[in-house]
Parts: sequence; structure tokens; C-alpha cells
Amino acid sequence: MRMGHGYDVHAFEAGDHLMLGGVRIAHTQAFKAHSDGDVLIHALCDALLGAAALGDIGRHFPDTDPRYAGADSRALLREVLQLLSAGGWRVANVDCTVVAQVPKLAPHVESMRENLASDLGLDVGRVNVKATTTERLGFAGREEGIAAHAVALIERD
Ligand SMILES: Nc1ccn([C@@H]2O[C@H](COP(=O)(O)O)[C@@H](O)[C@H]2O)c(=O)n1
Ligand SMILES: C[C@@]1(CO)OP(=O)(O)OP(=O)(O)OC[C@H]1O
Repeated sequence: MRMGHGYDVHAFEAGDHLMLGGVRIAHTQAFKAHSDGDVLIHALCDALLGAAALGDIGRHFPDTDPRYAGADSRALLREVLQLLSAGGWRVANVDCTVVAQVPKLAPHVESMRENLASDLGLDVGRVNVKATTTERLGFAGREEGIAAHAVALIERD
């Protein structure tokens, strides 16, 4: 068994929605990013890559590569799973925390879990998503952006 950790941050810019865990959430701002900016999935990709000692998301999908402009982060997650599968790894469970003062994420958490479980080929019971504010402290608390942490456990026979 191996474990990995991922962390990512995206700042806000003008816009009308956020992509988080593959869920489109109406909001008064958008993520500034090369891809769709799904900070939760980016942290999860890094946790999975980290567990398999395969580097990080920017190494596999550089933010200088036009192929990833506006990319669907769920497609990147599925590519990460393929990389792990090629190495004989399967995912045991993942746990993610989104650090966001706004918007309210609780109504979307189950849809996020279902998306991630589907992309990872896992039972939804192996996928957890949590949200926390920072009690208005720091960049998330000032509503300048959102951070996400993820941990993943992988295994092979
Ligand atoms: N963007 C967010 C942040 C938090 N939640 C939910 O609110 C609960 C309380 O948050 P604390 O910051 O006081 O820990 C938390 O358990 C989350 O379920 C949310 O929905 N959206
Ligand atoms: C997702 C990628 C894709 O080019 O770009 P961004 O959306 O900018 O996201 P970030 O987490 O800053 O970098 C990782 C990149 O792989």
C-alpha cells in the first residue's frame, strides 16, 4: 500500500460559475486557470500521482500546453487513473477537503463524490469530500480563491 497527498489553490477572477469535483456551481466569480480550474480534482490527481511516485499534475499536463486550455479536469483524473493502472495500482480510497469561504458546498458534495467515484471506477463509499471555511481568515476567508487538499491510498497485489 502507498499513500499520497495533494494540495492546490486557484484564485478567483470575473465569471459566473465554478467547477468543483466535476460539478458546475453557479457563483459570482470563476476560477483563474489554464484548465476548467477544478481545484478539488487537481489536488486529487496530485494525491494519486504522489502515492505512485509519478510526480505531479503539472508534469503530466503542463499549463503551457494548449491541449489543456479549458480542459475538463475529470478527463485529466481519468488519465491519472490510467497511469496508475499501467503501474499495477488500484485505488483503495480517497479523502478530499475543499477550503472555501464561499460558495456553500454541502448541497453539491454527493454529486462530487459520485463524479469522482465514477472516474476512479470506485464504489462511492471509497470516496469522501468535505468542505470547510477558514472562519474568514486568509485568502480563502477573504474570498480571493479556494484551496483543496486530498489524500489517497493505493494498493496492488
Ligand atoms: N464552502 C463551504 C464550507 C463549509 N461548508 C459546510 O459547513 C460546515 C461548517 O464549516 P466550518 O468552516 O465551520 O467547519 C462544514 O462542515 C461543511 O459541511 C460548506 O457547505 N461549504
Ligand atoms: C490543470 C493544469 C492543466 O494544464 O492547469 P491549471 O488549470 O492552471 O491548474 P494548476 O493546478 O495550476 O496546474 C496544473 C495543470 O496541469
